[in-house]
Amino acid sequence: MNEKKYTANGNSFILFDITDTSLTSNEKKELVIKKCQDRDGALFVETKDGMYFMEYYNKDGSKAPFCGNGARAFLFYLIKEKKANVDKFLTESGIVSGKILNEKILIKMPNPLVARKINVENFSGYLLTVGVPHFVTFVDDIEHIDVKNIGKKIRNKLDANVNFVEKISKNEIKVRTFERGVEDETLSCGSGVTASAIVLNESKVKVHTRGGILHIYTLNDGFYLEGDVENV
Ligand SMILES: N[C@@H](CCC[C@H](N)C(=O)O)C(=O)O
Repeated sequence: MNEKKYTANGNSFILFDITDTSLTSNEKKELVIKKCQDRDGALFVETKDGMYFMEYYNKDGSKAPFCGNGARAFLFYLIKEKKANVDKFLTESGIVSGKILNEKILIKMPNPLVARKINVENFSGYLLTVGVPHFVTFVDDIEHIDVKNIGKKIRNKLDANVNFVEKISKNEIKVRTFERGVEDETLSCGSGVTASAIVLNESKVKVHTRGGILHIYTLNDGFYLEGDVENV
């Protein structure tokens, strides 16, 4: 079983290539809890219906149907390590297409499910799903938000990831995310910054996260997430 460590704009993963073996769900969960203490989650490389299949676990052993930064790391592994000539793979949120362009990894994100406006813990925002559920709320001074404690309260009420967003300009934002299943703030969250850009509703959005800069592009067929991946 090949094991690799990746970070994608600071979102940290261990990848387990189990295409030459098989593990039960419990065995995967135990492996994740044991090996992911200093990571945000784990990516399992499998094959299904003639395609590579990405199964995602958060560090606490909970499964999630999608991970945007993880999907970028997964595609990086397929192309750079497995030397697979692929531009798409399967996830529990459907087929994900993508490519490596100028050392950046670009993927098409799952189509969002309807956003609804809600108020929770005195924060007004939108609840929408981009592979996984996200609450997005705009704030004035993001660096002074108690992401860990307020994020935890909102996460528990909604069973969703929580994104605090500060608008810098028409199409530039800062995002800080409390991630479900990590149960803490992460340096970036791909589906979270995509959900935030969808709420901003601009065609090209530059997103500053603590883990670096990500871009989200809105094209005719959907939303594309672009950023770095490193072998660390
Ligand atoms: N960091 C991921 C999101 C991973 C899943 C999330 N923690 C959940 O359980 O919903 C991303 O980059 O999208």
